[in-house]
Order: sequence, then structure tokens, then C-alpha cells
Amino acid sequence: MSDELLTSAEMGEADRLTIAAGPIDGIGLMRRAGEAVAGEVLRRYPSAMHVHVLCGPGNNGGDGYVVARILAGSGVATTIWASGAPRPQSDAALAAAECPIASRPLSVFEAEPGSIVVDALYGAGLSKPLSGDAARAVGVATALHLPVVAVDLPSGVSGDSGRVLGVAFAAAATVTFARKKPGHLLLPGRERCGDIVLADIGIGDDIIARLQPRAVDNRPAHWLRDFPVPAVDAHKYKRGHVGVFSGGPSATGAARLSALAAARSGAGAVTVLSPGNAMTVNAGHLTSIMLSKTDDVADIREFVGERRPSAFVLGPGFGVGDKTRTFGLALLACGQAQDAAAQVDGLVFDADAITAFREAPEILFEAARRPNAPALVMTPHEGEFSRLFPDIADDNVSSKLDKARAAAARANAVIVYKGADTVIAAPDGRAAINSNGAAWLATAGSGDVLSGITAGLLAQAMPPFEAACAAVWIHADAGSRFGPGLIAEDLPLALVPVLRELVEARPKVPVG
Ligand SMILES: NC(=O)C1=CN([C@@H]2O[C@H](COP(=O)(O)OP(=O)(O)OC[C@H]3O[C@@H](n4cnc5c(N)ncnc54)[C@H](O)[C@@H]3O)[C@@H](O)[C@H]2O)[C@@H](O)CC1
Ligand SMILES: [K+]
Repeated sequence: MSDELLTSAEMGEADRLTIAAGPIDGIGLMRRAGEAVAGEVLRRYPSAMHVHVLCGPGNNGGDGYVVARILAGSGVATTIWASGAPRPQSDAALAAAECPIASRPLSVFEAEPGSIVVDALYGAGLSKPLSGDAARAVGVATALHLPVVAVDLPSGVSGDSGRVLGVAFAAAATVTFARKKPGHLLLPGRERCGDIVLADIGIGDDIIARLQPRAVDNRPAHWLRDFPVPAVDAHKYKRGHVGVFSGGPSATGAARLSALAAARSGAGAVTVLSPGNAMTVNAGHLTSIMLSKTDDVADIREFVGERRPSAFVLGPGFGVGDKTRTFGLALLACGQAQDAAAQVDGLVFDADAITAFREAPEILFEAARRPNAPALVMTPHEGEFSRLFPDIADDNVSSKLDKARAAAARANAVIVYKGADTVIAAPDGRAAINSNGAAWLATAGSGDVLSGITAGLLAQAMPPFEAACAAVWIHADAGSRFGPGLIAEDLPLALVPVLRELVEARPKVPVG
């Protein structure tokens, strides 16, 4: 599996362990890295007239000297612009010594239209905002619209957070090594990377496994073995029953979207739990989805006792107030029931169910921490996240990945921190960054559908972290396939081909 994401510290450790294990040494890794970048430059720009290689003082610059040596050896006019000499005896100094081209100072970097830039200024070692000559070089490349191939990361982009420190190159392609880094997937870094090329430089899978990385690029391989496929003898309630709470008479659509998505995702039965005054509106729009009048906690208890639901969605269109908090806490207490059969497996709190706890989030977190509480998945977008976790949201240093993890640990919930770079994090530190999203998904009601898919999978006993990862990926894939014109009403049906492919792929995943 090559979807693990490595922090710069983990990558440094992978480097160290590889060299210690032998036979490949530091300069050997650097030569392979440079070869991969040079190969990508030649493949993308076979008729390049002139390549400018910008070399920094560290190992990223070292990779650049290898690139320059290979390009020059291939007959490409190559100029090196160096921001400082590599440290004596370092691998980068060796790479510079092996390179027959004299370097010119970065301070006088100039380029002509039509030339190509290789950015080997800073990679994993970026420690402060680009300034001076490096910042000017970004300006030159940008003003001339020169295609940039970045070594490891576009200089200026943090590999750990995806933040742009000061300014950064906007690369046409970024060649990185062994595994991607979080900054390749998190915004705004992702937009600066262009096409991401992953090069094998001889760091073995066994070395990566020893690091036990806790973050992955969210792909089906990580959860497909848990993806529910109905047994031959399945009847509808064995396939799970989802309850979705509806808002009042003028706010019922969100719950129905969520309910439809839960049904499409394989839940055997779905019930919209509607306030009495919205029953008529809901009834007029529901066919296979059931409807149950739910005005207070006693109604919830009765529903749980009699209908044995396995998952709930609370929040979409529900409104913010005492009732939301009361319902949320009642659902989290479902596992405390005397009757073990009344156990609810999972809850999805979205939208208003998150905002409702903004004044007293600890009450929510405590309820989620109690033994036997149903698993909780919360799906905040940025605004909702900052209402529930204001201190974590305000931290200007942590990455979105770190923030989602911190929130998950605090809330004892799986957190789906939504956005164009959605991060899914579990309380135990596992995390995934989603990268198959599409701008078409940014449409009203899209989040209601995501909640419904998540609940549909939870109801079928998929573990909560895996269910959340799967829901985010499936939702994004459906939206990407549908493309222009997508509205939330389209999404439940658009799930069908995606689900079909997953079901067909599932038996091929080795179990164990
Ligand atoms: N770790 C690995 O397994 C491998 C790493 N390789 C390369 O090594 C790179 C990391 O090398 P380094 O750790 O030497 O780090 P960098 O080469 O990214 O940075 C070098 C030094 O530049 C200085 N610096 C950082 N940001 C600056 C800024 N904004 N302005 C001025 N100076 C700044 C710092 O003192 C830093 O130590 C990777 O990105 C990759 O390109 C490759 O050679 C292949 C193997
Ligand atoms: K770079």
C-alpha cells in the first residue's frame, strides 16, 4: 500500500532507516531522487530548449544538482542558480561535486520566456517563509508563466500542513519520493503542486511499515474490506435501520435528502422522524422511506425500543436550540438503556446538531465519552468546526490534519472536517485526507447527503472511522462523475454506479 502520508519527521526517519539498513546510502537516495525528477522533466518537456535549476543549500538543492547533471548529459541547455553552497561533506556537496556545470548566484537569476524551471530550493526542510532571492525567483517564474517542476514540494509549501509560508511556486508538476506528504493534499499546498508524481527511490515498504504512519490518502483500499455487502439471507432490518430527524414544516428537505442517501447506501430501512406539525409535508414527499411522529424524548425512546434503529442522523435542517441539545444527548444515552437490544450503533451529528452545542461543547463531549455511548461521527464544515472547537480552529500553526485529530480526541468522536480537502480523524489518531473531491459538490444539501451515506454505512455495522472515510470518498466520487449541473437531489441516485463498483471490487480485497 502506498497511500500512507509521511510527515517531514517520518520521511527523515525513513531516510535514516534505509541508509542504516543498506546497501543504499544517502547520496544513493539523492541520485535516485534526482534521476526521477530529471526523467519527469524530459518526459513532460521533451523539446525543452533551456532548463533553469534553482538549488537551495540543503538536500533539496542536492537533488537539484543531480537533475542538472542528468539534463546537461542529455544535451539540454542547463543553468544552475544556487542560493548558497551546500554544507561541506554533505550528500548535497557530493552531488554538486559530481555536477560538471558551474553554478551562478540565485540573486541574479533571470530566465527567458519558454524556458523551464526546476525548483530545488527547499523541500522537507522549509523552516520559514521564503524571502529575498528565493521570493524574487518565485516572482520571476510567475511573471513569465514558466512551467515549474518542483522537487519534493514547491518551495514555500509546508509538507506537513500545506500552508504557503510567504510565497510559493505554483508548479506544473511535483515529484516526491517514497510517499506523499500531507502538504501535497491539504490546501492551499495541493493547488501549488500541479500533477503529483510519486517516485520510488528505494525506500522499502518494510521501512515505511516500521514508522507506523497514522495518516493516509483516503482510498477504498483502506476500508473496502469493511464495506457492507448484504448476506444472502438478509432481510431489511438485518441491513440496518436509520432514523433521520426532520426539521419543522418549512425545513424538511434536508432530512429527506439525508434519508434517501442512507437508503441508497444500503440501509434496509429508513425512517424520517418528524415533528407532528411537519408530518403532512413529509408524508407528501416520501414513498419507500417511513415516517414517524417524534416530538419529544419519549417518542425517541419508544422508536428505539420498538423499531430497533441502528443509526441516526441529527442536524440537517433541524434548527438550533434546546430541543436539538436534548435530542442529541438522549441519542448519546441510548446505549445506557436497560434493554441491550436497544443498542444504537452510530450517530451522525451534522449542521445544527453541531452548532447547538457551541455554548457548552463539554456536555456533548462528556456524553460521547460515556461507556456504551453509540459511536459518534460529526461532520463540521469550517464554520461549524470553529463553533465547537474555537481554540483548535484558531491555532495558526497546526495543519487541518492536526486540528481534526485534536478535535476527534477531545470529542471522542470521528470528525469529518469538511472542505475541498476534507480530513477524517478518529479519536485514536488515525486520519485520512480526501483527495477525490470535485467543486461540483459545493452545492446546497450536499452535506445532508454525506450525513445520510455515513449513517447508512454505520447502520450496516461498518466501523465508524471506516464508515466516515467511505462516505466521504463515495460522495466525492459520485459528485465528480456527475459533474456540471449537479444538485444535491441528484446525488442519491448518482451513488448507485459508485456503490456497484465497490461491491464488485470488495471480494477481491484480501481479508485478514
Ligand atoms: N529524506 C529523504 O528520504 C530524502 C530527502 N531528499 C531531499 O532532501 C530534502 C530535505 O532536505 P533538507 O532536510 O536538507 O532540507 P531542505 O533542503 O528542504 O532545506 C535546507 C535548509 O534550508 C534552510 N531553509 C529552510 N527554509 C528556508 C527559507 N525559507 N529561507 C532560507 N533558508 C531556509 C534550512 O536551514 C534548511 O535546513 C527533501 O525535500 C528531498 O528533496 C532526497 O535527497 C531523497 C531522500
Ligand atoms: K522544492
